[in-house]
Amino acid sequence: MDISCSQILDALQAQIAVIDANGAICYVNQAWRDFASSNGMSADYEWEGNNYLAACKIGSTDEGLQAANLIEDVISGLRDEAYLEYPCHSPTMRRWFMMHVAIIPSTPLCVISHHNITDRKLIEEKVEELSLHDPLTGLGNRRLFLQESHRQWLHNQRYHTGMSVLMIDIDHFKIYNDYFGHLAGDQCLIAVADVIQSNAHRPDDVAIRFGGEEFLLLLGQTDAPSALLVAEKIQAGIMALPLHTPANGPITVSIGIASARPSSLSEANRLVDLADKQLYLAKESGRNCCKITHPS
Ligand SMILES: Nc1nc2c(ncn2[C@@H]2O[C@H](COP(=O)(O)OP(=O)(O)OP(=O)(O)O)[C@@H](O)[C@H]2O)c(=O)[nH]1
Repeated sequence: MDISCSQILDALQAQIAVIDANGAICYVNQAWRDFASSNGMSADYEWEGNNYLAACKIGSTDEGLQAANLIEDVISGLRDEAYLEYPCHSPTMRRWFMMHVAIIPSTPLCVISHHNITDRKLIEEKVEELSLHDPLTGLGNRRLFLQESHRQWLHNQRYHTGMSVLMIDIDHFKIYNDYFGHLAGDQCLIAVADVIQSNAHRPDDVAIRFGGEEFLLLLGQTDAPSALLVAEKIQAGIMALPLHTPANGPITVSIGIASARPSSLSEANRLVDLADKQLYLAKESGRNCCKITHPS
């Protein structure tokens, strides 16, 4: 069979370039040319002779500098090969690539290939999204709460600001569920979750389904009076839902609120314990009310 190496390389999907020990391009395959022309380069652009290392360093982006460092490591023999995953979004499309760098044995040349890994990245994003959210209501789940509360706790420690947690529980939900059935119960949970979510306006506000008919609202950089205002709006919003209890009254919630600065508590989870205690007091006081604590 009489086929050349470049015929084989031109048949591959990966964009491939061969560079010399100084980073100068000696060869690019057809996929490389096609990708470049789909990004606005002329189809007959002369790639050979251009310095790829210098191109990576232009603009001093993190990915560009990382790529240049890895290529230099392979050229100098510090590594046998190197991989780098990096985003390369166009104005119309999100996409990611993986760069692979290796020395061509018995030569001073290095082969660089770029593989499109967008499908895998999108699936990873989806899996991450599913693992952090409640499938019924779409709110965040406990895992997201742990992640976010920890992140915000560190932020508040750094900037000496406070944060609040609202623990929200539907009153007599068991009676509702038993009377109207589980499916209607699910619709009620979705409607309540929507009200809570619609009151989470700021970037640091995170609405969570904590379990069953219990919800958490994490309010970053929010003091006790502001948290109480949000809680009252949620109560009013839920009472205004076009749903009613078996006794023909509005759906109500009890809310426990805890508000603190990280300097006064050891960890974010303590805020949840405190909100839980306030929720218990709200239930004890006859339900459909808020109780608040803000240790100094
Ligand atoms: N439909 C539905 N019901 C749920 C879900 N998760 C938990 N529940 C129900 O929520 C009810 C919670 O009951 P309880 O813990 O006794 O609370 P409650 O009846 O609201 O009473 P108080 O909180 O004291 O006002 C139980 O009947 C659970 O079966 C769910 O995903 N869907």
